[in-house]
Amino acid sequence: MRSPDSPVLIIDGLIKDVGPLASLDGKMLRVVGGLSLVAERGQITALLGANGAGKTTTLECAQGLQRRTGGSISLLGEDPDTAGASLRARVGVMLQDGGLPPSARPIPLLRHIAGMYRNPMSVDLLVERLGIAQFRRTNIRRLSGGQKQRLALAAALVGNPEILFLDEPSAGLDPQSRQIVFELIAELRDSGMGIVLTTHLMDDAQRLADYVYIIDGGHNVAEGTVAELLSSDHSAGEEVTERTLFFDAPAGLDFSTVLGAGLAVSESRAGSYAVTGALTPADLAALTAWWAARDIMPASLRLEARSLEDVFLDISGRDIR
Ligand SMILES: Nc1ncnc2c1ncn2[C@@H]1O[C@H](COP(=O)(O)OP(=O)(O)OP(=O)(O)O)[C@@H](O)[C@H]1O
Repeated sequence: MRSPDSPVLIIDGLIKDVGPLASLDGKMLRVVGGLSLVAERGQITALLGANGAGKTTTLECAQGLQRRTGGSISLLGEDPDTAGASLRARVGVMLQDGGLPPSARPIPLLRHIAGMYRNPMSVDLLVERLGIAQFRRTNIRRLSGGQKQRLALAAALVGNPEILFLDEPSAGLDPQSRQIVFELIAELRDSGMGIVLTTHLMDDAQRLADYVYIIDGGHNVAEGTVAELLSSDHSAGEEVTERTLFFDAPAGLDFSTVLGAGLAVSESRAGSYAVTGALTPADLAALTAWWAARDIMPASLRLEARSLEDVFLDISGRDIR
């Protein structure tokens, strides 16, 4: 459920045409066709879509970096196409390519940006949290992709924005940096910041997002919390019942008779089992009782429902864009 008070961003029926394009005999191309979304304070809202779905265009229209063709946008209560500098000071933007001056060094750059704001965040704190001290003496042009990404996040945050836009926040990050960045993003959300991110990575959305909009071809195709999206079967429009139980135990066990009908049992490698189908609590109880009677302790045990990736592929199709 969305909280009703003061969204940081409301997009209603956004339309964006680009062109005229020579490749279309001088016609315009509609890249966003009536997209709507609401992002709340204290929440992470994800726009999830395949390459070319219209995520970046939508966010750039929301930030006033591209002029929309139609629809309405309210960013912190103002229209980004007509708002003045006072709105920009309340908005943090981390772009995919960073947009940072190549000959600057990280910490002086952050101090310079902080100096432009009335109520900046502590540069020292951002430097510490994002591990920027490790590359403080390196010019921006020589930073690695992941270092640039962390610095771009610090630059987006230093003005202490009310809304933070992140375009593919984990692009180029190694697992440690990704963890650091995700922890910071979650903390900022908890402190009340509204965060809007784009991603084509299901894993990012699944780990971070409070609310997800799946977009395709410049349109909304599904929305909900991750749990809501996972609990409905978009190919059939029904509640999901299919699950898989994975476990490792001694090889060659035959427990098929203790399970309900319609469940598929496989042993992909010796001792590595998967039971797939409409598993019930009674099936789990029967199986664990069967193990207990034989003193079998599985080496591992995992129950999986559908992943967000399954939902996404069901909705947007499996063809590459
Ligand atoms: N100025 C333009 N001229 C021609 N096509 C454009 C223009 N701007 C956007 N497009 C097209 O509009 C579509 C949406 O682009 P957009 O960058 O918003 O997608 P995206 O969802 O952010 O994709 P990605 O995940 O690859 O970054 C793409 O097919 C893109 O090629």
